[in-house]
Amino acid sequence: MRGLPDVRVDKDRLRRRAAAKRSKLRPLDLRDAAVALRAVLLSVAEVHRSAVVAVYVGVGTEPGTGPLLESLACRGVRVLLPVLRRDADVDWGVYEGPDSLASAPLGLLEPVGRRLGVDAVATADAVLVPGLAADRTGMRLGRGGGSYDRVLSRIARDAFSCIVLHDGELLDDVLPNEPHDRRVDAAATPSGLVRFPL
Ligand SMILES: Nc1nc2c(c(=O)[nH]1)N(C=O)[C@@H](CNc1ccc(C(=O)N[C@@H](CCC(=O)O)C(=O)O)cc1)CN2
Ligand SMILES: Nc1ncnc2c1ncn2[C@@H]1O[C@H](COP(=O)(O)OP(=O)(O)OP(=O)(O)O)[C@@H](O)[C@H]1O
Repeated sequence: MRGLPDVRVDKDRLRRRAAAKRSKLRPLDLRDAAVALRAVLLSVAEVHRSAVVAVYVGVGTEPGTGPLLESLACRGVRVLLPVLRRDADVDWGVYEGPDSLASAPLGLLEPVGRRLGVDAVATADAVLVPGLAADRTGMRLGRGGGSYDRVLSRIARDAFSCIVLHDGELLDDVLPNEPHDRRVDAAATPSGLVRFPL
C-alpha cells in the first residue's frame, strides 16, 4: 500500500487479521455469544438505567445484538439504530421490532422508519459501538470508514460508550491510532465487561 502512512497500513493489517478470526466462528458460537452479550450488557448499571440506547444490528460474524434488541424493546427502552449514509456518516432510526429491519448495502440490516438525523445519537444515555477490536486504553478498530469516530464525537458528555466484541478481541497491545480516533468507556465481551481507565 504505497503512499499510505504506516498507521493506516497497520490498521488495515489488523482489520484483516480480525476478520479472518471472525470468519472461523460457527453459527452456534455466534448464537451463544449474542445471548451472553445480552446478559452482560443488561447487567451494566449505565445500560440498565438508560431510557435511550444506541445499538447496532449485528450481521454476519459480528457480535450479535438480536437478543439484546428484543429485551430492550420489551422493557420500553427507546433503541436507536444506525443508518449508513453515502458519505460514511451515520443517521439514526428507531427499532420497532424485527419486522422493522430491512436489508441495506454492505450486508447491513437497517430500520425502515423515519430518519432522525446524525445528531439524534446525542439523546442516547448509552451507545453500543461495533468494531473489530479494542485495546485497554479504550481505542477501537472499526471498519475503516471513520463512521463511529464521527458518532462518538456527537454523543452526550455523560453518555456511556461501549464497544461490543467477541472474546479475544480486547487486545493487550496498543492499537495504532490517529488524531480523529475516539476512545470508548468500556468493552463488552461474552465473558464480561471491562471498563477502561479515564
Ligand atoms: N452492524 C453494523 N452496522 C453498522 C456498522 C457496523 O460496523 N456494523 N457501521 C460501522 O461503522 C456502519 C456501517 N459501516 C460499514 C462499513 C463497511 C462494511 C463492510 O465493509 N462490510 C463487509 C463487506 C460486506 C459486503 O460487501 O457484503 C466487510 O467487512 O468486508 C460494513 C459496514 C453503520 N452500521
Ligand atoms: N470526524 C470525521 N469526519 C470526517 N471523516 C472522518 C472523521 N473521523 C474519521 N474520519 C475519516 O474516516 C477514515 C477512516 O478512519 P479510521 O481508520 O480511524 O476508521 P475506524 O475508526 O476504524 O472506523 P469506524 O469509526 O467507521 O468504525 C479516515 O480517512 C478519516 O479521515
